[in-house]
Formats: sequence, structure tokens, C-alpha cells
Amino acid sequence: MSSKRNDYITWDEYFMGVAKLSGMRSKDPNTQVGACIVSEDNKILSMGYNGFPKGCSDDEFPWEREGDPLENKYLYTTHSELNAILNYRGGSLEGAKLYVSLFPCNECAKAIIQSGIKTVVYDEDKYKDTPSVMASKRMFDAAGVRYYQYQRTNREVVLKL
Ligand SMILES: Nc1nc(=O)n([C@H]2C[C@H](O)[C@@H](COP(=O)(O)O)O2)cc1CO
Ligand SMILES: [Zn+2]
Repeated sequence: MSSKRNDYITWDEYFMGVAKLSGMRSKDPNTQVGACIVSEDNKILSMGYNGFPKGCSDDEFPWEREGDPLENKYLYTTHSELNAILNYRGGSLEGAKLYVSLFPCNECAKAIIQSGIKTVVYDEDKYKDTPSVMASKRMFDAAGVRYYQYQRTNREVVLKL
């Protein structure tokens, strides 16, 4: 009799993997971010990645990081976390978990808190010394949103697509 496989991916690998796969859709040349929202009982509810809003062409809006604010990306990009929240059309996200490949900014933190998400699992934290991320952590702490860094397993997953 055959027994069950042992090398299946964990829940955390699964959801962070889905978040990272989603981030691969991003057209941002500098930072690609992906997010995956999961219910308390481990069902995937939504996904998102960073990009311009619907109707705002990736070929016409600017991907620059500097210069005239109206001619760089920052005023126009929707972050992966906000996209994942807005992509969910099923009702409430109360008690849900968010997996995201980069720690949320302060604007997304507000949306995360207000949507009822209670847990944030993040991978990178490369902007941890910025006021934005420091403000996020202050708000998460005050609002009782738990956040912890994803523990990388370094498992390599090869997808032949
Ligand atoms: N948590 C985040 N989620 C995101 O989706 N983003 C997006 C906004 C930009 O498109 C890009 C950051 O660009 P850069 O400043 O690293 O070139 O990632 C940024 C952050 C950082 O807080
Ligand atoms: Zn954000």
C-alpha cells in the first residue's frame, strides 16, 4: 500500500508562493510586490500585485522613480495589498490573513486595519527604516494587527509553464 507524500509544501509556503507568483504580473521595473489574502480556515480569498489602476496604461503612465511627481510612478501605482483588498468581492475580510512579499506602507496599513484583516505575514522589509513603514507598525500595534516575517525555507519550486 502506498503512503502519503511527505514533501508537500506547507500552508505558509503555499500562500507566500501564491503572493510571489502574483507579484510576477507586476510591470514595475524596480519592485514587484504580490499579496494573497487567506481566510481563517486557509482558503484563498483574493490576490493582487502593484500596478496602475484600470484604464491607466502601463505604456503611457511613467515608471520613473524620481523627478516631477506627476511624471513618476508614486502618485499612480496601486499597491499589491490594496489591490488584493479591492479585488475581493465576496463580503467581509474580518479575521483574514494577508501574505505579502514586502512590508505594507502606511496607506495600505490603514486599508488592512479597516478591512478587518488581523494578521500580516510579510517576506522582505527593505523599507523598514522609512517613516511610512514605521507608521504602519505603530498603527498595527495599536489596532491589534499581528505581523510576523515569513520564515524562508529556501525550497525551490520549479513551474514549467
Ligand atoms: N508594500 C508595498 N507594496 C507595493 O505594492 N509597493 C509598490 C509600489 C511601487 O510600485 C513599488 C515600490 O517601488 P520602489 O520605490 O521600490 O521603486 O512597489 C510598495 C510597497 C512598499 O511599502
Ligand atoms: Zn501600500
